[in-house]
Amino acid sequence: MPFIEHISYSDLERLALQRLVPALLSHGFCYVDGLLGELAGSAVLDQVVEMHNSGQLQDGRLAGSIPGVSRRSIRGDKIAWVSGSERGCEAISFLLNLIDRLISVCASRLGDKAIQERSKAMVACYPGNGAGYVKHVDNPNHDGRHLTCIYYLNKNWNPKEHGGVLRIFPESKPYVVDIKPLFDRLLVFWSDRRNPHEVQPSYATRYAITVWYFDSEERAQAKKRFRALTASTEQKGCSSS
Ligand SMILES: O=C(O)CCC(=O)Nc1cc2ccccc2cn1
Ligand SMILES: [Mn+2]
Repeated sequence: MPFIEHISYSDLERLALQRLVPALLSHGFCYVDGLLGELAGSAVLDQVVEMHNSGQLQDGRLAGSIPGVSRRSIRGDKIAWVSGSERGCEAISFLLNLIDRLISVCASRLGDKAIQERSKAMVACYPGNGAGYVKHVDNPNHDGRHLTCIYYLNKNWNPKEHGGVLRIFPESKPYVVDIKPLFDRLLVFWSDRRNPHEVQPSYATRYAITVWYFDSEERAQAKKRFRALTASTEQKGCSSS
């Protein structure tokens, strides 16, 4: 499916350098509207809706279960992890390629962190039953995630009626930031404790695609800690059995 190359490289570079980098360095977050344009944006939306309708989205998992507290009361999203190479994900792959190019232009200007890799894309749907996502930090303990990029897909979204606002509580700032999950909007923010955030209860189906870009050094350290942790628990397991 040939897409119109909605945004040229120079547009992308300008967007990164004149909008994203200054905003991230001064406020810690930035959103951009009209990233793909109506045609390509709608192609991404159609593919996400198809994933939802064909039952590919499953309940989002929690790190640990809390007795007596339902998972849904903490995070009510249904998710699927995609690399973009799956059949029916061509438009999603186009989006991910564009975000990759955008972030790679920013990367060298965002301070000393080397950003070379990212997570798979998390396709998420809040089904509109009042579920949301309680206030949290994406990366509270140095797991390597450096930048959170969320692409929203919701046409005619009216927060007064539909809720579903992403509220960011920028650390040590006296204000909060309310972001509407509007169609063809890309939001980028630091994944660490600078940006606690919540998804307020959603009363209409709310789609988004998230990717996390890793700080290579922090990611390598986190993997090393994880390997050491699993090795030690295996040893304990053997000794206690
Ligand atoms: O949809 C939005 O506006 C943001 C939702 C959101 O914060 N999702 C989310 C989803 C996560 C999934 C796994 C691990 C950490 C996670 C952190 N945040
Ligand atoms: Mn989050």
